[in-house]
Amino acid sequence: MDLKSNHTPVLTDTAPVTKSRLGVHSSLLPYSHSGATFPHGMLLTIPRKKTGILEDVRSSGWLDAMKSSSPPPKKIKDLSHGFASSDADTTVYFNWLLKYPSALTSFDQIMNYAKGKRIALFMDYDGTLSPIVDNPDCAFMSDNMRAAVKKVAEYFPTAIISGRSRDKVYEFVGLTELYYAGSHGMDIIGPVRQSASDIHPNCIIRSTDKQGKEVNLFQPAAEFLPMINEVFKSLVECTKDIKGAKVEDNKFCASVHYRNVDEKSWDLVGQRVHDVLKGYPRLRLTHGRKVLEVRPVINWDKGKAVTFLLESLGLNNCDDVLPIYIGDDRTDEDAFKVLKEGNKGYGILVSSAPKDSNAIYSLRDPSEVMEFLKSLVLWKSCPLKSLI
Ligand SMILES: O=P(O)(O)OC[C@H]1O[C@H](O[C@H]2O[C@H](CO)[C@@H](O)[C@H](O)[C@H]2O)[C@H](O)[C@@H](O)[C@@H]1O
Repeated sequence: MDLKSNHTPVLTDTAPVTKSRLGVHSSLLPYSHSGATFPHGMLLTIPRKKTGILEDVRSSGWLDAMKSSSPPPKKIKDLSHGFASSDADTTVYFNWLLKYPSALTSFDQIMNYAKGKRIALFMDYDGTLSPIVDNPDCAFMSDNMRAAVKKVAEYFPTAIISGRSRDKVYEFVGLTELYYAGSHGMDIIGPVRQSASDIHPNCIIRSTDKQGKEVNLFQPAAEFLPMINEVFKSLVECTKDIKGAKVEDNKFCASVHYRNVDEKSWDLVGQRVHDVLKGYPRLRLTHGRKVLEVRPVINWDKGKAVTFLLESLGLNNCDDVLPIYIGDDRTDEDAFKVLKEGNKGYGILVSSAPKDSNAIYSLRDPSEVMEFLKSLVLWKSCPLKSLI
């Protein structure tokens, strides 16, 4: 990892999402793309959108990227209740489901592949375990969701990998049964394992968690902390006159929210953030859902965090392990990609709007995520089912 050189603020543009899913081991792919049938003539084309994670926000397209970063949720009618063929959005959504089948309707298929394997579960927080809300400080998880996550963590090694600071996401979730990675994977508390320390000798320190248990603390961007703190203050200062703008301290990232800013002022938000970043060539900018995220230029992302956690859990490169990653955000694409490219496991995209993804399956919203978690528990806790 090269922390010394003077990179430009935006590193690379990741390759666009692979056109086909032929790279995935056929046994990992859904047998059929959907159990549903569609009336003749309903196959519409979904416009391909670039889902590069590290988009070049210096280009003239950054305002467009800000605008498209979180389309308003669409109300999709449920198949079981029928849907009107004139409803173009619904039609496009169901066509999209052919490519990214629902993890609920494909549950038996997924479990068929999971037979004899140990599932490891990774989840994003915002938009996956809690619904997207206007105020980031109020993205609370429901008690039912908390119970479902707690239960699933009793049966499977489970981790949350969030863009939030690790402390903040722990505050929201409040469960000690899980592993937590904050700052898009740049701040991980994982189990103690020598091999992880051997691979990343300079980034791991032995520590104790809130329960006094010995853990490995992995912070590959530790040396950026003073710089990020400085930038955080500048961002707060330079956006304070923009009504609705909010800067969130995510420890190794600073996030500038514009969800509550009048759309006419979005370019102003973008401009101010870019101006600050000009002085920091070792920081870069990425887009989230109505949020601009400033982070260190290091070769680390949620995909690498998944690999790190699998390694720490002694589950990496094991044929009998099936990692499942559930997430809704662009940053989750890195994790989907790692699972897909290594034929390792399944990415499940949480989205009610069609979009291109490296995930294999989809779920519509956090309530479907909860249903999926409950199904996992039922599958595991029902011995008869596990024997089949
Ligand atoms: O990786 P995640 O756990 O999904 O975190 C990504 C960002 O999520 C939060 O922002 C998003 O959710 C907010 C609450 O629903 C919403 O108000 C905001 O518009 C979304 O962008 C969080 O506040 C960010 O710091 C995270 O980076």
